[in-house]
Amino acid sequence: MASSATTLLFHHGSTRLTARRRCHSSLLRRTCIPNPLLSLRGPSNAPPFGEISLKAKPVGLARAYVTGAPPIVEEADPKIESEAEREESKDLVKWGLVWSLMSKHKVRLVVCLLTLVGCSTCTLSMPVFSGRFFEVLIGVRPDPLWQLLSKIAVLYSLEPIFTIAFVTNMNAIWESVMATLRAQIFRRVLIQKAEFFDKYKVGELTGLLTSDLGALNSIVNDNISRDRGFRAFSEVFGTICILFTLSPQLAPVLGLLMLAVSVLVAVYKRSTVPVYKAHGLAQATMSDCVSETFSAIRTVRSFSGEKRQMSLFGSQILSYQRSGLKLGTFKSINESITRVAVYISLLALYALGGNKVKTGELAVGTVVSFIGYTFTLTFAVQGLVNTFGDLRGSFAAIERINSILNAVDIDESLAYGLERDIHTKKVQDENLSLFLSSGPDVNIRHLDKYYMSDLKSTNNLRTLTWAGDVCLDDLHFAYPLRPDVKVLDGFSLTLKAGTVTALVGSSGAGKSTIVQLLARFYEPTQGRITVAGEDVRMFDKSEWAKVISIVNQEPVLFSLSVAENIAYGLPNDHVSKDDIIKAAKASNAHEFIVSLPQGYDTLVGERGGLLSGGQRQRVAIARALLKNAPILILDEATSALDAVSERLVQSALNRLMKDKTTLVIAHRLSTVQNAHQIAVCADGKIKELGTHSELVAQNGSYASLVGTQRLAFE
Ligand SMILES: Nc1ncnc2c1ncn2[C@@H]1O[C@H](COP(=O)(O)OP(=O)(O)OP(=O)(O)O)[C@@H](O)[C@H]1O
Repeated sequence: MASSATTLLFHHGSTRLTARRRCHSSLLRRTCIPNPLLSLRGPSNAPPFGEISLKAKPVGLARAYVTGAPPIVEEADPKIESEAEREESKDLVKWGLVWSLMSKHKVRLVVCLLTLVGCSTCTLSMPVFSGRFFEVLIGVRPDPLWQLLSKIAVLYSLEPIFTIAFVTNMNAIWESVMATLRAQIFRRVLIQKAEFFDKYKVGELTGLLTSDLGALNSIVNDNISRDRGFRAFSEVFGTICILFTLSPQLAPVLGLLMLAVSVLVAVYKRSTVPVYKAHGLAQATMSDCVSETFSAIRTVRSFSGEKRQMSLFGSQILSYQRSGLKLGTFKSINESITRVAVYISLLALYALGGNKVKTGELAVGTVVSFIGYTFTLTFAVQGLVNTFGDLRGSFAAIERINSILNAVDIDESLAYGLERDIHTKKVQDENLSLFLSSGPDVNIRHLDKYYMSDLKSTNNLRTLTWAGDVCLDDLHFAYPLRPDVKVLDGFSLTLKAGTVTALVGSSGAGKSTIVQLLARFYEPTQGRITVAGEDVRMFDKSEWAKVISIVNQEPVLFSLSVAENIAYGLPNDHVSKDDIIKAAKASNAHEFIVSLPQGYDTLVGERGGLLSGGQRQRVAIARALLKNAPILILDEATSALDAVSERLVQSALNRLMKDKTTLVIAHRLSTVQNAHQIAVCADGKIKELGTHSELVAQNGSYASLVGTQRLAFE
């Protein structure tokens, strides 16, 4: 087997991956096509940091770079990394990563450290000066009062300055870390395989980026204030040291007592967190009920459901009230319990310290200082306990983020195309820099460089798809979440270039599944899809997406203007207003668009809800026209429309279909009679194939379907 090997060094951000690119004649079935992706190579003498070693397995078949079909390549499988390495690198959010992102701000970190020491020193010195102040007042200390007061004034001025510098810098570091994490999590979700989105609800995924990341965000934001986090820690540590320096006899007894009381109080306060949470939950339940009621107000009205909704909301108000009352009790106990801690400590101090002052073992100033430290220690210990609680919450949030993102593998083919796109786009789009400025661990887990480097040149993909037939070759498929239900079982069909193929069949026969496979949202478990004889898996997914357009029954528009929705047909290009209008005219949408209040700048609302079904469909067709993809899929595109809208949409579709390789899925057989070929799908395979008249003449299931629909119509 003829093979050539080159070493591919792929370097972006701080990740450098090395992969060996081989070009096998058996793989490409022709001379090796120079891969434009190789232009991403770094210098060949780059140091080996971060290299992924490739070990060729002695025997076995190569995996395709996507899961699914039997290997299309009969060659040794080069192993990119061991299973242990794979497992090890699965988590997206790791403390090592957080630290590596933080360490990018070295100067700020040093400033934070110095200012933390500065403000803690000021705070901890205050009680000492209070002690001296009293000693000056009672004449034990000979220093002039003004001298002492000016020292205290300096201390009082420095503390807030240090605090501002500490909080500002810490905040800047953390916000930058959070921005990168947010961007990386968003990207990681975006490149998951389709089954990931089958598995998780949108709410859960939104929660990752809002509440879970919020918990991580608050660990620093809520803990940089006085009495929390690092400051609390340094104050506890510093106070204990000072107490021992001031009075080695008094410090162990008092220090231990204060610590014990403060910890107990803090732990008690922490134990009331569930009550606060329950109250928050009751509030969330109420707001869910409100939003559901008002968003479904027409359904509520049509069923006279107002009384039921009122009763439901009433029960929620009452439970919110109950939890509010409980919370009030706990709040009042919480308020006074800290004072109890301080009072117990003070009493102990007065008793022990007072005795020692009387016997002359201790100076009055020292006891006064001790009083100040009693407050400092009590609040600092409680702050520390709260910080530990926040840390626990953050650990749980990180675990949730990682467990969701690790549940399904990323779609490597998609990830690769996106990664390449981000790198080529970075010069133009500053917003993408967030997705680049990742630490070594943030980057996509495993871009399978070996397989990816064998992806075909995408330059000829458009040419191939304009001219070549699309073949669905012996496809077998079960949805990943229902592996036991075989949806396709040896499905074979050829979509001839530039012609229209209609796919009909009973509900649940697998027609939309074919669309999903053609769009490469899922990969067949067996069999392959080819275009002009080339397996589509030889092209990366983002390029494939550019050659295929789907118009379905419920087109989804973004909550942007009409013009922006049409321009989404070419999301990465600058689209001129003229091109948008041209597409809108060709899709019979121009007239209704100009009659809208702001014409092309009118916002279409959430999911296009401010437009009618037929208008939405025509905007979607304009979007597809602009995209001008050679392969077109119409999945029940006109089935939800009335006769007038259907006529308008159909004539727009006829323009869109011109010269395209089109697959039409329709229940209404009248809409597919003129197709070049009609395929009848049943039990996961094609049962009949031919033109309308041929199939009617066959008198098989198509003919009976036609008969049934005619009867229903009559
Ligand atoms: N994401 C999914 N996960 C699991 N099973 C699915 C999924 N989508 C569809 N199915 C199942 O796959 C089978 C085929 O569904 P498909 O949507 O392809 O049928 P269809 O022929 O397009 O039906 P219809 O004409 O009613 O739209 C059905 O049994 C359906 O329940």
